[in-house]
Amino acid sequence: MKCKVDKSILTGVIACPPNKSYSHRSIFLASLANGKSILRNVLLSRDTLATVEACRAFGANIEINGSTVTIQSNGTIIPQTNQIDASNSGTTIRIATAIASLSDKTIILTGDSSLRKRPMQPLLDSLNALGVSTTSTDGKPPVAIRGKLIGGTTRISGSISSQFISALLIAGPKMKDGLTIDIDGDLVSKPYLDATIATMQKFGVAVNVISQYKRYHIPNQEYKATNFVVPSDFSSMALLLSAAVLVGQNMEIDASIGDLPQGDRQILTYLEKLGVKIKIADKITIISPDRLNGGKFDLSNNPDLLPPMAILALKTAKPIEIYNVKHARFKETDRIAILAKELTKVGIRVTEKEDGMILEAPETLKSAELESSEDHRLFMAFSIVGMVIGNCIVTDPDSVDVSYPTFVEDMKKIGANITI
Ligand SMILES: O=C(O)C1=C[C@@H](OP(=O)(O)O)[C@@H](O)[C@H](O)C1
Ligand SMILES: C=C(OP(=O)(O)O)C(=O)O
Repeated sequence: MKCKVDKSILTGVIACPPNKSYSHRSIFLASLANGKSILRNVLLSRDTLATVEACRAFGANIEINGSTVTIQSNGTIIPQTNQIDASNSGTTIRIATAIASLSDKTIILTGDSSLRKRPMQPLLDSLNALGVSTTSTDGKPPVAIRGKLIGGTTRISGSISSQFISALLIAGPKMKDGLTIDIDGDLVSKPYLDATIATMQKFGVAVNVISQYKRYHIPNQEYKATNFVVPSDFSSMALLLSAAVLVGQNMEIDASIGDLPQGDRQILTYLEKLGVKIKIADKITIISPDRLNGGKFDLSNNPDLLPPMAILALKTAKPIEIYNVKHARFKETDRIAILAKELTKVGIRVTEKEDGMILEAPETLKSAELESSEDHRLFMAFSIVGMVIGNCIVTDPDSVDVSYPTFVEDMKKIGANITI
């Protein structure tokens, strides 16, 4: 499927959707707790619904009413099926793989064609070292897991995805002997571990940080059922902020930020460095200069900011250099390669690097067909490019339901010219 995007000016209020990472985490943790948890303002998207189904497969009783999710569980993994389909969601398959290892039944975890290309080997090696038997195709899904994890000490590489470590942390308290995790090398996407630990604390368990981002110990403990409110999502907000910078006119973002850690909150600092003024009051508003400053941006901690940062090159006076984000190549797509190829089509001068890219201001902009390759964040970023240039085609609007199901509808309400 494709859509046509024409020049647009965005005016008025748009609501930022709930956070995807905290939605996943609270659904998993409520399913591991003994009792009834009520989760509010949950993102119900393709990815988080895959987590709901995975948790139902582990035996949790889950009811959805609007954006409220009620979860009743006795905290034990009682597999209802031997196959879990994580759809397009890396977070789901990584965390569900560690949870599946808590049972002594064989469970097969798989996903769609994009997920079947994503790395799992570091997590499988780390589970093997704890006595779990695993099989996979070249270290990628489908993976077959047979536990049962009782704990101990394991090592894991931190250079590909923090989700492997989040998965081990979350399963840790359910292990009879507790778990010690040693992280090898530099950890990517560090703030997501903070998000995992913060959510675990809300569900009543403690993680001993022996050396931050290097060594953790999780004693055997019970998760406690609780009520949890999911905050707004800074990764989605980053796309809205980029849209506001590029095509906004009195555009306002309605968000409930809360105080849980979110690495992608850094978008505020990055925009300020580019010359954008941001006001956070009842709503979030921005004042953008005619041309952005450019600058160098280390996205090691915030790989999901790559698409919204890259499209800001449309309005930059000096180059925008993005580095330290090689792990963006292991997402739903190789986001570095696709952004480089597609943004070149509209006239941006892009130098692709192994760990990022340099984007130089275009002299003239051209309409183009932009292929988002069924990657939700690329679809949203390319639609915003279309709103700047006009007369663009953007492929795969269906992908957007992975993280922001109402994106097209909400953007149209504030002036986006998108025709599906
Ligand atoms: O744990 C999470 O919720 C996520 C961690 C990050 O992945 P990596 O740790 O693989 O970089 C991020 O890109 C992803 O969208 C969500
Ligand atoms: C990479 C992403 O998510 P996941 O790893 O959960 O598929 C994302 O939402 O951009």
